[in-house]
Amino acid sequence: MADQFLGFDLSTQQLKGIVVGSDLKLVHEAKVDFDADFSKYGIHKGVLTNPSEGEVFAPVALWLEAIDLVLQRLKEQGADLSKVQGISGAGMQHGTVFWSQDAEKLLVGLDEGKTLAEQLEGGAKGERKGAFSHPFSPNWQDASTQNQCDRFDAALGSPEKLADATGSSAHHRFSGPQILRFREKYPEAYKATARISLVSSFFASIFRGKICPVDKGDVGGTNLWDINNGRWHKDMLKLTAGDSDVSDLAAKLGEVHEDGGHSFGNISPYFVKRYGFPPSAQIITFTGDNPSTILALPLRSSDAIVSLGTSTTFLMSTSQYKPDAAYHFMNHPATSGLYMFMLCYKNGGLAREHIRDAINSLHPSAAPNSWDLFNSTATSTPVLGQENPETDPQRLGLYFPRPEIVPNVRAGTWRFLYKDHTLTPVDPDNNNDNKAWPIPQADARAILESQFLSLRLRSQNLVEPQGDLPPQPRRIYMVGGGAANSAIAELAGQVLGGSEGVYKLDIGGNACALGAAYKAAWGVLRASPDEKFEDFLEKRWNETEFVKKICDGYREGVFERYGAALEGFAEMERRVVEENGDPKLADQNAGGKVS
Ligand SMILES: Nc1ncnc2c1ncn2[C@@H]1O[C@H](COP(=O)(O)OP(=O)(O)O)[C@@H](O)[C@H]1O
Ligand SMILES: O=C(CO)[C@@H](O)[C@H](O)COP(=O)(O)O
Repeated sequence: MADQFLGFDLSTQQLKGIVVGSDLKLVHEAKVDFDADFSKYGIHKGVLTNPSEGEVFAPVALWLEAIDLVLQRLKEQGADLSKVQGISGAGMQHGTVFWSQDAEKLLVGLDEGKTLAEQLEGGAKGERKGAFSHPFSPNWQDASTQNQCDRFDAALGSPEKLADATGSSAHHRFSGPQILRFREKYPEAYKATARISLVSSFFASIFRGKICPVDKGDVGGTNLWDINNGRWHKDMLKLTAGDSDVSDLAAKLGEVHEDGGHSFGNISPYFVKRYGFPPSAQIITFTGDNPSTILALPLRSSDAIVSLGTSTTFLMSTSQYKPDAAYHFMNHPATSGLYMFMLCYKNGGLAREHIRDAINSLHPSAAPNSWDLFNSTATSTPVLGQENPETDPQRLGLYFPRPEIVPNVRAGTWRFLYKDHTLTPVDPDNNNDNKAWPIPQADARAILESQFLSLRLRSQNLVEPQGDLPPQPRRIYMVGGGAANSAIAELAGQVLGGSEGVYKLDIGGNACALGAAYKAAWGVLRASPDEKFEDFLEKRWNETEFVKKICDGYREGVFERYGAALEGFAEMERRVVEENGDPKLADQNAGGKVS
């Protein structure tokens, strides 16, 4: 195939690269697993932590090494990179990279005989100047910015007003509060910072050999973008700049590019000489991992994507802008006038793994990391743990091994029995309670129900009736690592519905990288700047080859039982937040708010 397109996904634990042809079919894919390939950085699940301050961050040098390694792996697999006409990528959202004054000079003069890390990373103890004023990028799991979030939420009068203006109320991980904290904690490094990139624009800059603008979809994850007027929000910039010069901050952030298919120009000569890319290969705007995921398929307005990565995210594309402090709206990464609706939970894959491991530990013969027992336990447990729905209480739990965002609450596990509008806490050390809620067996179904009930609670005012069926998504698309698990998909369908069913992509394992590769293809091949991404995709989309139905969604009776369970679920969240959350955030995050 002559023309090929390369898409990347730089996520929490991995860097994935995939090559597609102009027919959008997968040609090659390769990945770098940060823990397995780069244990020398002392990372765990892709990140470093400083629990005393709630900090979670990743070494930028690790990502540089990962870029060289993933390209090497693609070549080892036989990818002919000389066929690549366009490159785009997705970066995990909200992370920031702080470039030094030397960055542009170093980027433009890269020597193909050396690695990226050798040339861009600063030497230890500062004996060699590098391209970064700070060696780490704050990670989306960071929870160190409560003080800054309070100031962001107060700046326009209330969290709701901030959400109206920027698409989201203040969140720990959002780049605005993160940059404010960085400036206050490391004033010298802030002063020495020439430019600030998001992970996506950092990544584009490496490939372009020049610092590239931030993308209009990804910028919605900063709390700094005035989404209604399409410009940096001057009050939020002022707050972030504090006693430093606000125009200097604006210059550090640079411009935001409005066209998701825009080409920043040709690929850096480093990649041409070292990996054999054609000098004409175009670098198309890189975006965030979630915006990129919605580009992996022709998503209609009533479809939903459930992304089961390290985080759980729930995504919809919509023309309605209905901001709320409990969730996020961002610009659609490709189509003007559309928005991406998003819910994001910190406790996704890792929380499920904890239950999986606890169940496996009861069975010495269970293969480590196998999901078989977790799955069979979850699917053989009755709906809401009720053998008899008339007489038994509902089992409702929250499983947050890390502090959670939705709702904003400290780390912990809470289990309740709900009957007659009353929540009774389950005491794991009490024998009677253990009979009503066997731990960890009953947790397998309860954690999945809990995660999907939370999504249903918060998205219910965005979905519409489907024919004669009650309001629900038309299709649920499962993506991310957890999409490989059919028991999880089964539970997603039971709780969330889906009039046409639950689907997964059948081309390649990674929707996010695929979305990036499609965007690269669109950017290079579109007939004119007016050709919409959706039209481009529809023309090449092969429904029967590209997606696969995993199971039914809506099941009459079951869907309604989960609908009725939302009352107890919202009540449980309210109570847990009241007893364990940040009081200022309790109201805005309690589940009952969204009805
Ligand atoms: N068969 C499976 N069943 C359930 N979860 C799985 C399965 N395979 C992988 N996962 C989960 O997928 C997660 C990684 O997903 P991925 O989308 O690759 O992560 P990220 O993009 O956050 O780096 C892991 O945390 C793991 O729990
Ligand atoms: O914080 C968010 C979205 O707001 C996360 O979705 C990150 O974007 C990381 O995603 P994964 O590594 O789990 O794919």
